[in-house]
Amino acid sequence: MSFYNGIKCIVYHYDPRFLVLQGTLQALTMVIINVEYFMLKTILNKFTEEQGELIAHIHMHPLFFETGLKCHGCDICSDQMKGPHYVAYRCRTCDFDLCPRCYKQKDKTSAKGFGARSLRGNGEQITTWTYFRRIVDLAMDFWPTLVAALVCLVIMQSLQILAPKLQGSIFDGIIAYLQNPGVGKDRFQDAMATYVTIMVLQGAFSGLKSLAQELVQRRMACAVRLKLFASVIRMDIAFFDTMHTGQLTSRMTNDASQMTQPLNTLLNDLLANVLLLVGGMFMAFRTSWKLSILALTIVPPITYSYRSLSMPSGRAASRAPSTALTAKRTPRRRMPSATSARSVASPPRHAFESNKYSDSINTALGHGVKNAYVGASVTAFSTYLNLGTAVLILWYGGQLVCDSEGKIMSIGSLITFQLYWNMMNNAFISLGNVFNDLIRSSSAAERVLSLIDARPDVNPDEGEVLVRETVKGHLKLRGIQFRYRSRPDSIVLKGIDMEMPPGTTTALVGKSGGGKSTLVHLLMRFYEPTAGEIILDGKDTKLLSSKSVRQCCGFVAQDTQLFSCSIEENLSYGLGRDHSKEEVIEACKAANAHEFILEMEEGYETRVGEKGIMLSGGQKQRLAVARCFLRKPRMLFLDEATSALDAENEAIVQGALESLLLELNSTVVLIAHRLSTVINATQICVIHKGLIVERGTHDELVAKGGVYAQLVSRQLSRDASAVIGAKKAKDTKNNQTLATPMTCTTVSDSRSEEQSQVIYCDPAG
Ligand SMILES: Nc1ncnc2c1ncn2[C@@H]1O[C@H](COP(=O)(O)OP(=O)(O)OP(=O)(O)O)[C@@H](O)[C@H]1O
Repeated sequence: MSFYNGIKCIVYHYDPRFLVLQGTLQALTMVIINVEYFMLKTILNKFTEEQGELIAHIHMHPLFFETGLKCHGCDICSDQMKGPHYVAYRCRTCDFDLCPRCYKQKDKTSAKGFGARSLRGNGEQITTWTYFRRIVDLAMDFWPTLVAALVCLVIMQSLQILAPKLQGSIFDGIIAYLQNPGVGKDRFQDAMATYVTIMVLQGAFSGLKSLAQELVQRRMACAVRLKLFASVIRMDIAFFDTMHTGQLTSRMTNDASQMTQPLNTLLNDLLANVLLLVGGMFMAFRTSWKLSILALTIVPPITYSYRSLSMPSGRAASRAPSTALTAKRTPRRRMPSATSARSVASPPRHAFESNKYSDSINTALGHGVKNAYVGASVTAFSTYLNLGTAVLILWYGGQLVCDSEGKIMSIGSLITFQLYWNMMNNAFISLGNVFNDLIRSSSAAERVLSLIDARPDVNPDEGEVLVRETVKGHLKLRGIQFRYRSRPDSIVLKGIDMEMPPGTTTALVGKSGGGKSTLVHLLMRFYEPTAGEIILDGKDTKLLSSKSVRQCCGFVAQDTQLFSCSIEENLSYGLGRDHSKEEVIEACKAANAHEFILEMEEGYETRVGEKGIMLSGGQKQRLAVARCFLRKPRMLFLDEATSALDAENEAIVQGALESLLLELNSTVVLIAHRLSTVINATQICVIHKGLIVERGTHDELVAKGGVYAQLVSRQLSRDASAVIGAKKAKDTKNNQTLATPMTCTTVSDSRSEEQSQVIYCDPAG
């Protein structure tokens, strides 16, 4: 049909009286053919395209089951695809993969908390266009610069549209000069002068537009990063359980800059090319309407052939970036850090790690080579198609020039037309990629904006604010149940009831994995209980601001985390008030840390390295205890606080902690496997598989002869001297210690038959 129209355009004898009508009808036929082609193609695509599965809470585009995705990593759990066929669910729009294991979990009731964690947003429905609109909204914050960029763009493109016309005039001037030097010279020089002026202006506006656009993009990226960081920093611990540091870094860096791309695409690709296409077509029709119709009749066949050929290459290319990305990610995962380098070196795994990396690199290279071959074929084909069109235009245009002896069409006009055709052709090809580019960058925007919109389960600023000085620290737990979002199948706490009056010490003991640390995390409000209530001074902690609750707490964890800064900065981190150097020194003396700090060359200014790598485990724990001395908390949680200390230091720090507790009258919850540290506690709770299976004082529990007694006798035989020594210390201290009367009010304990199954609890796990 299209070719027929082209031939008709060439051979039809146009009556000069009805030239406008006949020309318009001819042009209309061409438009209808093009519209018909695109509509038919859209309908066919709609009915024949493969339907993917849309799992909205995981990814915004449909996912397709694909095989052979070697070296691709799951975007939820970050694991690499395994198995003989490397199967995964893949998004064909953007670079997103979902491993079969994560796919299986998609329907769990906890799905909204799945993988990339609930990311509870503001309730707005998330679509590509939502994100696109929000990016435009973001850009509008810098609207004066944006408007300047737009104005420069319009001027720049208008000048570019004028250029072929002037180039044609220059050639016509040269030809006229050859025929009549007097007239031709002026024409040539005028055209030349205008052309040079236009080029100079175009260069200037192009620079201005580029500057304005770059400024908007950089400011946008900064604004996005600031918002992103503010959002991430206030997320709760549950969020970080499932979010990898690599993912967060990638969002802060790559995604944040990539999400500003739609602006680039909008200005440089969409708007710029639409202007060129419309302006070029107008000028081409002005130059020669017949040649324009002829040239446009071959657009549909060219587009169809190009699309059908580039489809397989597009599919192959869509797999390659992920592989390349994996190859980029792999060194990040495999590159040894200060701590992991030791794991790699012992036992020696250098060859294994190198092989893993070379595997990723080779797979990426394989995809790259395949793409290069397919891409080259498509390029060659499209070049031939373009050259064919150019030949047709030159052939028919040349005929017009020769037949009319330059009256219907001059040589300059033919050159002008050829240049307009090239302009339109390039604009048309660029526009074809605009939509894909927008979708691709909107995927990056989706990742970033979903994180910006994310709301923590426990909003630190929500709820009643506690005044530290008025907090007594009376804690009550009622029917506490809990399971981690990242492991929804296993219930960690199955119904815990207990009471911890102010100034008492509650020790949690029991087998490893029983849920002791989890219970402390709930008390610190790192997580919200799945069921039950935590009452602080008669108020449900759900109604209190978690930030203010935490400000009243001191916490010494099993693995002390220090920041890569000086010892003093680490100690005063998050103190929230001014402090003197003397205060810090006093705290360190009390925690038995002062001496080892002074032994270091720079004393309190010593930098401790990433995660405190330059300090021993015991030194880190003493610093953590010193932090508590400095903070003087109302509630103190000690999770194996002295496990990394030797017996001598442990006794000293333990003594220091006791005097601190005496001074502050804080409520203490301590977890310990070494029973010598718990015998002085007001109450001891034995936790097994998420339940309290025994509770009482040391003497009561030993007399009972149950699980705790077994723990003691086992440990006594292993470390008899430590326990006896501590007991003696208790006796000599008389009433000076924190042994307040046993205040444990045994509240109904949701025990199960598991209790009766507890035969032996190994304190060391
Ligand atoms: N962040 C987490 N995400 C998922 N599961 C977790 C997480 N932290 C702990 N668990 C699981 O919860 C259970 C209880 O762990 P918890 O650390 O509370 O035990 P514990 O009694 O303190 O053990 P230990 O004495 O060894 O420290 C374990 O099965 C553990 O695997």
